[in-house]
Amino acid sequence: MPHYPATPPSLSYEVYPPATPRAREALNTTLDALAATHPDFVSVTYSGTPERRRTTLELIHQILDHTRLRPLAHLTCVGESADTLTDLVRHFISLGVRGVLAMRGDLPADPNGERGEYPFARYLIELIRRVEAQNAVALGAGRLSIGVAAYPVRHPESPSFQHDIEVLLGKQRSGADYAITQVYFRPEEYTGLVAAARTAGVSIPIVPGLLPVDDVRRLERLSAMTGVAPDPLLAAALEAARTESERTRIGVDFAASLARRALEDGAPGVHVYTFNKHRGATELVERLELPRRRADARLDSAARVGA
Ligand SMILES: NC(=O)C1=CN([C@@H]2O[C@H](COP(=O)(O)OP(=O)(O)OC[C@H]3O[C@@H](n4cnc5c(N)ncnc54)[C@H](O)[C@@H]3O)[C@@H](O)[C@H]2O)C=CC1
Ligand SMILES: Nc1nc(=O)c2c([nH]1)NC[C@@H]1CN(c3ccc(C(=O)N[C@@H](CCC(=O)O)C(=O)O)cc3)CN21
Repeated sequence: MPHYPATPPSLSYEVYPPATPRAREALNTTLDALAATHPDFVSVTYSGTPERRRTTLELIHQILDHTRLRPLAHLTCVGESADTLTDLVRHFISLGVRGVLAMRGDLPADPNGERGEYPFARYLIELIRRVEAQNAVALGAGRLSIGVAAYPVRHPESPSFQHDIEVLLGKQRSGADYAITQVYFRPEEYTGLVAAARTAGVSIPIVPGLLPVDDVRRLERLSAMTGVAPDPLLAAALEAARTESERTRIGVDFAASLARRALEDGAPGVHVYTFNKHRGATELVERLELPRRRADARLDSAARVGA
């Protein structure tokens, strides 16, 4: 038996659709730099407004047509009809997308805004599995993998951390394959989430979502959006830093320490929130010295066959 290396920890990045032509140019450079680290996939965020949806689809097209990266499509159900969601999943399948991150999505700012037919992510997962079953032949070379969100810090709308765990278990029962965590700033929050989830019967992998943040304003905006309070020492260090490279180093140091602790505690890999900037993300990955990626293994064996 030849020796095959074990699967290394997963590595993935998150990008969002660029809002301007200039941002689109910059994102090309970012995607090249991310591709050089051979991630397993790059996830593309989604929001349901028609304009944002179009830009999400454009970015997925671009990744498929112009890079060797595998895109993972975020999909949110808030404000959407079951028909629209079904069409979108079919469209993803026809494009060759095989990974979906299924979420409810952020509630509309307007409390009277349209909430759609599906109030929780669970129903979206079930819809995706139904569409998948209807397309079994088209998916003959690879089914859909469904990721979901998990919360190391209680979700702002949730009555308790334990309720979040029950919701995660419900997502697993509905067909989720793995979870990616919301941002968090204390290593014990990830470890606590995994421990509580395992006790409750959640067996799917839970990947830590990491943020090499280099901008205190971004940290504050994200905190307002997610309800996760920023780490005060991190915020103060970013505030006091005088140069951009110093800020990058601070963010990378912080995220690397969270990532190392998570990996030591058994995390299956890392997911990096890039905010479309590659420097912090690639420095973080270099720092972690993850074992070599599968794409390298493929190139190596191709070289051997040719030898
Ligand atoms: N990478 C990304 O884009 C990430 C996005 N998010 C965002 O997180 C937000 C929530 O999405 P999901 O976690 O998918 O939503 P979800 O449907 O799992 O939960 C949303 C809220 O509803 C509650 N809930 C769920 N099921 C319930 C039930 N059966 N009965 C009562 N309450 C229930 C939950 O406790 C939570 O407070 C979205 O805004 C999503 O966009 C979160 C993490 C990462
Ligand atoms: N509640 C919640 N919703 C999310 O969408 C979300 C999370 N949490 N947690 C992790 C990531 C972070 N995400 C984000 C956060 C902010 C933007 C955002 O502000 N985008 C702006 C441009 C940002 C900028 O360039 O400054 C946009 O116009 O899309 C996008 C995705 C997606 N994810």
